[in-house]
This record gives sequence, C-alpha cells and structure tokens, in this order.
Amino acid sequence: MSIRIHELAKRHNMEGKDMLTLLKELNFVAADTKSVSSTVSKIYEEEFEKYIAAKKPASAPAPVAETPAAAAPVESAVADQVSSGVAPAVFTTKQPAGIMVKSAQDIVREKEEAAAKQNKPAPSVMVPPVRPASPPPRPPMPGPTSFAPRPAPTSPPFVSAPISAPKPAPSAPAAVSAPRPVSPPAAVVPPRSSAPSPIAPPPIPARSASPVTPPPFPSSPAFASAPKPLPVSAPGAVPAIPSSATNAPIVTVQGDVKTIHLKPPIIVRDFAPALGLKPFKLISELMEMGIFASMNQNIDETVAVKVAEKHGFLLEIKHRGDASTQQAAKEKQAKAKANPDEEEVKNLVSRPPVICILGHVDHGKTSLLDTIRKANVASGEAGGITQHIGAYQIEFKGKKLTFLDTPGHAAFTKMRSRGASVTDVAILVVAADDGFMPQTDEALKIALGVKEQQPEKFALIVAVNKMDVKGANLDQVKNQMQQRNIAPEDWGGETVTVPVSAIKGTGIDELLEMIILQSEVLELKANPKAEASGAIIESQIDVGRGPLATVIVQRGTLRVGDAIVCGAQWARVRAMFDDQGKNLKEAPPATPVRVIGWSGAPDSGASFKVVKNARDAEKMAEEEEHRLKKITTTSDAAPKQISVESLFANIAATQQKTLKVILKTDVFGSSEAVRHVLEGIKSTKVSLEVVSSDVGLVSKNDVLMAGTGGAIVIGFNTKLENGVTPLAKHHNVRIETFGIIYELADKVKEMMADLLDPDLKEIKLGAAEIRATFPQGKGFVAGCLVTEGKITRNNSARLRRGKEIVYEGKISTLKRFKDDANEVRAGLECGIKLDDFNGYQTGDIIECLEIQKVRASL
Ligand SMILES: Nc1nc2c(ncn2[C@@H]2O[C@H](COP(=O)(O)OP(=O)(O)OP(=O)(O)O)[C@@H](O)[C@H]2O)c(=O)[nH]1
Repeated sequence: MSIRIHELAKRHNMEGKDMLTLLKELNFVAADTKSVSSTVSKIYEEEFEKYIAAKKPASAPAPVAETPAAAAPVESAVADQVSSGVAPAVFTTKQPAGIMVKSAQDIVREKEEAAAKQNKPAPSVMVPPVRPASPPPRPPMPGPTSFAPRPAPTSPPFVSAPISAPKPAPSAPAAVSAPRPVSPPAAVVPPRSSAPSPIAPPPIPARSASPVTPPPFPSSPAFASAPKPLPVSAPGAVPAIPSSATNAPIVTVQGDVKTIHLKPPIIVRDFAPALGLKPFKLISELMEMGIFASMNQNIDETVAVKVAEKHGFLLEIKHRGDASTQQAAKEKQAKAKANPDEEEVKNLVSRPPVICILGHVDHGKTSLLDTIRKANVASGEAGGITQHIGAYQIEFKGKKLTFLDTPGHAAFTKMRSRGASVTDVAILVVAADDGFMPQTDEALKIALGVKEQQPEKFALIVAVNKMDVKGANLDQVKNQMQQRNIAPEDWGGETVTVPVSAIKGTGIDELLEMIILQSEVLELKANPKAEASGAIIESQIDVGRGPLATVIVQRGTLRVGDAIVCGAQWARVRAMFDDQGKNLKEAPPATPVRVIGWSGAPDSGASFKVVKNARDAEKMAEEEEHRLKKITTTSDAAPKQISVESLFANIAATQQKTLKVILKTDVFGSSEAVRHVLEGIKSTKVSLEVVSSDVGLVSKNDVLMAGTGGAIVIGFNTKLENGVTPLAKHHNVRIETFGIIYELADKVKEMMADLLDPDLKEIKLGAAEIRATFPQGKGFVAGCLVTEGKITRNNSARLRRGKEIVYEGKISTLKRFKDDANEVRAGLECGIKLDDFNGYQTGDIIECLEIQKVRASL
C-alpha cells in the first residue's frame, strides 16, 4: 500500500508542498513530481520514517514511525531553501524538541566520513530502493552541497532491471532514443549496486506481479533498438533543413550521426523531406511495410523510427509535456511573473477552481455532476443527452468548487473546448466497462491542449465511473491511460485516477478531495478588487427576461449596475442569479452567474469585461458591430448579412438540388452545435444551405422568409410563436422541431434525399426461351416456354441473345394458345410480343422485369 504525499505531510504536521519538496530532496519521489496527491510507496514511506527517526537523538522517547500521532512537527523551511538554491538544512526553523539541526552538507559529510571509515564507497544519505516504475527525468540537485542524487534509474517501466553503472546523461530527454533520461552521474555517490545503503530496504518485487501487466509504452521496441542518444540542440549541431513552421522537423548533424527532431503528429508530407525523400517515395516505402498513408496522414511513431533508422537517422520525438517543453513554458511564466503589476499581486487571493467534466456519451458525466450536486439534472434531459453548458457551484469541506457541465455528444465539441479553456481542472470521465472511446480521446486531446498551454495552471483527473457495473475493469482503463501517456499515479505516472460510481455515490468524496488538492497545488488566485472580466459560458434569449448569459467571472468582482461589453453586445447588469436562482449583488472570481440586462445574446466562449459606464459599453459594442459589418460586406462571409433574396437567387443559379434551412435554437451554443452537425452531412447530389440561424422562438417572420425562399424551418429545443402554425400551413412551409440532435440529423438527411429523383431498382420476375417464331400480321410473335418464375403482361422485358442484349422494352402481347393472358408461369408455353420488335430467333431468352422506385441515397 502506498501513501499520498499530503497524507504523509499531515502525519508530520507539514504542509503538503513542503513535504513534496523534502521527499524530492531525499529522492523518495521523482524530481518532477508536482502533485501532493502523488503517492509514496510503502518502502519509501518506511524509509522516510526511519530517516525521521534517525534524525532524533538516541534518547528520543519514541521513534516517529511507530507513533505518528506523537511525531514532532517538522517545519518546512527546506522548500524555500531548496528553491532559492541554498543548501537545505533539514528542520531548521522552529526546531522541535528532540530533533537535531543538521544541514544537508553535514549529513553528506557525516555519511562520507562513515563510509570512508569502513573503507568502502560512501553511500548516499538516503539511498532508496529501485522505484517500481522508472521515474521521469530528474534534474540535478540544487547546488553542490545539497543531498546527493540517487543514481539514475534506468529500468524501463514496470521492469525491475538491475541497476548498472551510470550512463552518460543526455542534455535533454530524447523521446525516441532515451525515454528515460538519466541524471548526470553523481560524483559523490557511486552506483547503488556497488554501494548498498545500510538502510536500503529490500528490492521491490517486479511490477509484473500486478494482476494486469501493463504493456510497454507504444514505441518502446523502437527505443530499444535505437542507437545511442544524441543530445538535443548539441553545440555544433547543424540545422540541415531549416524550417519556418514551428512543427516542421529539424535535422541536426553531429559527427556522422544525423538526428531528426520533431513533434507529433508525424505527417508524411513533413517527414519525407527531413529524410531527404520525396513524399511519394516515403508513401511507397510505407506501402512496402504494409502501411497505407497519404501525404497528409500521420504515421505511427514506431513506424517513423524504423523508417528513420533505415535512412540512417535517429528520430527524436518531442512529446507534449516533455521536460524541455515544460521548461520552456515555465520560463515563459517566470518571465511573465518577472514584471507583475504590483498592485495586482498585492490583491491576489485564493479563488475556487473551475472544473469541467469531459468524456464519452453516456459514460456518466451528468450523473456524476448530479451526484455531486445532489440534484437530479440527468432525468430532465431530452434523450438523456446533456445539451447545454451549465455552470454550478458547490461547497465541499468548506471549499467552493465551480463545475461546468459540458455535453458529451460529438456535435458539441466546440462548446466543450470552450468549456475546457476557462477551466482549471478537467475531470475525464471514463466508464469502467467501456474504457476509452472516441470521444474520450477527443476530450483528452482538448484537455492536454489546455495543459500544454498552461502546464502549471491546469490539472487533469481521471474519474473511472460505473465501478459498480458487472464488466467494470479498472486495470483495463489504467492500461489505456498508460498507452496514452497519462499513466495513473499507482502505475508510476502522474495522473490522479479515482474510481467512482456516480449511481452508488462511491468514490465521490475522494474525487472532490483530489480536486481540492490539485487546486491547492495550482495555487489558483485572482484579484477580486479588479474590474471584472471573464467568459460567457452560455447565452440565450428568454421570452420574459430578454437576452441572458451565464458567465464565469475570472478576474475581479462583477456587481449589479456594472456596465459590461462582450463583442458587439453590451449590458448594464440589471440582475444576477446563481445556479440556485438566488439573486446576487456581486460575483467574486470563479463564480458562475446568470446575467440579465444584455442588448443581445453574446457569443458563448467570448470574453467580457467591465467598462466605465453604460455609454462606453454601448459605444464599444456599436464599434465592434460596425467593424464586423465592414468585414462581412467586404468578404461577403456571413449568410446573416446577405439579403435573403440574393442568397436564394444564388442558390437557384446552381443546378444542384439544395435543402434550404432556416434554423432556430434556444441558445447560441445549440445553434453552433446544430450547424456543426448539418455541415457534417456530406452529399454530392444535394447540398444543404443554412439560410439563417438565430436563437428564440420560431416566428412568423421565419415562416415568411421560408415561404419566399422555399426553405424549411428547423427548431431545436425551441417552440413556435402563436399563430405560426396556420401561417406555415397557408404558405406551405414545413416546420420541424427537435429536442435530440441526432434525430434532427437523421430527419434532415431524409429530407435531403427526398429532393432527389428516386433510384430505379430492377427485379427479375421470370424468363422464357424462344422455341419458335410465328408470323402475325406484318410482324412476328415469339413462341416461348417459360423456364423460370413468371412472365406478366405490360411489364418491362429484355431480350438476350447469348450474352448480348438485343432489345429492351415492354411485353405488349402475352397469349396462352389463342387467348390473351395476364401472366404465364414456369413450365407453360406462351406467345410473347415485345412492342414492335420482330427480330426474334430461336434460343433467345426473354426476361420479364419489374422496375421499382426507391428513395435515392445521398
Ligand atoms: N451502473 C451505473 N450506471 C451509471 C453510472 N453513472 C451513470 N450511469 C448510467 O449511465 C447512463 C448515462 O449517464 P449520463 O450521466 O446521462 O451520461 P453522460 O455522460 O452525461 O451522457 P451524455 O449527456 O449523453 O453525454 C445513465 O443511464 C446513467 O444512469 C454508474 O456509476 N453506474
């Protein structure tokens, strides 16, 4: 059993962050561990307790490990000292009784002296055992006098490989050739294998003992076969292929080793020139390997490594979140921090985290939020699909948490990504029985995108839901997480993973605790004294209250009476409500509120800010509207700005059949989502034109517009104004309303197909063989034997001579002996005449066909 860092901190009356720093210093956790919710293995925990006990004089009444409750408080000056580069002195401030004050230098020196006495290499002060999973890269310790670093862990994930002599360290982690970069060799500390620490615990059993053995990282075979790593950006490296695009591969040459540095995705078009190949050549090489990729497709990393090797290149793939990327982001942030607005910094206070819940359809996002809120949101939804971004605030253990409820359907990707961009913590819900599904991956991509932009300000938590169902398989989900480079903490990764059941309510408190912990690590702060600004989560036009918008205040405090502007819309805040419908006078940072008083519905995802007064707000909104109009008229972009007549004239000018749609939705987010779905309907035969799209009720004006242009009206999550139905009947306008987006999509496809001429389907009813020909009037009649099915009069027919089709027409005469017949069945003889055709020959086959009309497909 492992213990979380914050729990260990609590045991020793320490701040979580300070404990984290201390554990890093002791090399009991990986140097890049960020979260206090990360775990410390049982062995390290015991080592830590031994360490604490060892710090006490022999007379100490009871060792800390045995009586954690009675443990002397350990203060946290280490953290500051370490970060400031000063050699850390352990437990220096407010030194508790019974604990000696020792600096790191003292400890190292003592150990070295002790080792020297025993005539063997000095052991590390705290030489921990081999970690179960290979930890991420460890930077050198701060300053020469700090604790000696552990020898570099070199084992691949989950393999307790024997520790060998320290490897030469690459200057930066190389994703391809060195997935686990090593620390610089420690001068003071010899390899652990040759210098077992007297207090070193027994080796940890190999990870393969786990019930489900996690597979190696996807590209590990390539890692294994790759030649020795090259330092990234090594001095003297020659950029052979300069590139203007930041993502384009760069080739460096050092001696006779050529390395291609690139970031995924590895696109054929970009990768080929780096190899010195034409793209088509690379495509054909890939084909030889059984891989079919086009110019613009990306190829698997393992494949890319093989191809690169074949052409004498090393491949260094720089993944998101690689140390260097993070370093760059950190440097950027540090730079930004270097010139802060002093006033702003002075006024910063902690704010609640904004959390979004992402995941695949039906994996339980709404149920989870519902359980968290203890209110039943899911049951009120049409078709069980969340369709709007809602924002709610809850309180857990005295801390406020703001949740955004983002919809799960693919159509809402856009809304969802907007939701993710204002959030601090993303909870990726994965159903324990289904595992990762396409939309889970899509959501993960969005979340990782946000994390890449602001690594220090965003956390990802995976909630494995539906743990109560029969097929629940937590290990499978963890396995999938590892394959996606977001390995869970207990598998040696960093991603906080909480198994829950939204229905049974299990694991929810732990999830909330994890959110709070992660938020503490993120140190979320905002200045409530500033003028408010934030983002629009959702907007709509309410019949009674006019345009209203759910907003999240990100900075400052929004107050009733404030003048705000958002794009071409402005508001004087008339009233604000929280998610319980309570009237609020002011909304501090991270509060979601519904604001009334807008000039129109602002776009969801757009930013708003408070301005001096309503006059300024109105003026700014007008200017923005003017600017937008100008863009529209010059680029003739938005359909809304074009006159309906001219638009319809343009459409009529084309020969292609077009389904014209006037769209009305309840909120802007929905209209975007519906448009997204409609744009996704592809057909070469019928095009779809959204003539206009707006929010609100379906109005008489919509009907008149549709009548003029031959459009249909589609309402989504909205109703019809009074008098619309008779008017639509009068003008023969079709109105369809929907509450579920995929039903809307299916119906629109049907309506598009209805515009097409039906396809003709031929069904063979029977066949007859011509046995003789008889003269009749000026022509001939074929004397036949029906050989299969039946021959019916007036149906279509085809005359075949061998493989050749000689005639196609209708059976105009069908006789049985001398009588007319309507149909003649197999085994009987009959006389057949096809229209005016007379060229029958014995042995010809007459096929009788029925032609059916079927709805054309798109
Ligand atoms: N057994 C079980 N069923 C669950 C659990 N969580 C959710 N469900 C069920 O899974 C179904 C989908 O749940 P929702 O909460 O609507 O899922 P969602 O991810 O919000 O779905 P969308 O809004 O459609 O994206 C419902 O029938 C829930 O009752 C759980 O923990 N255990």
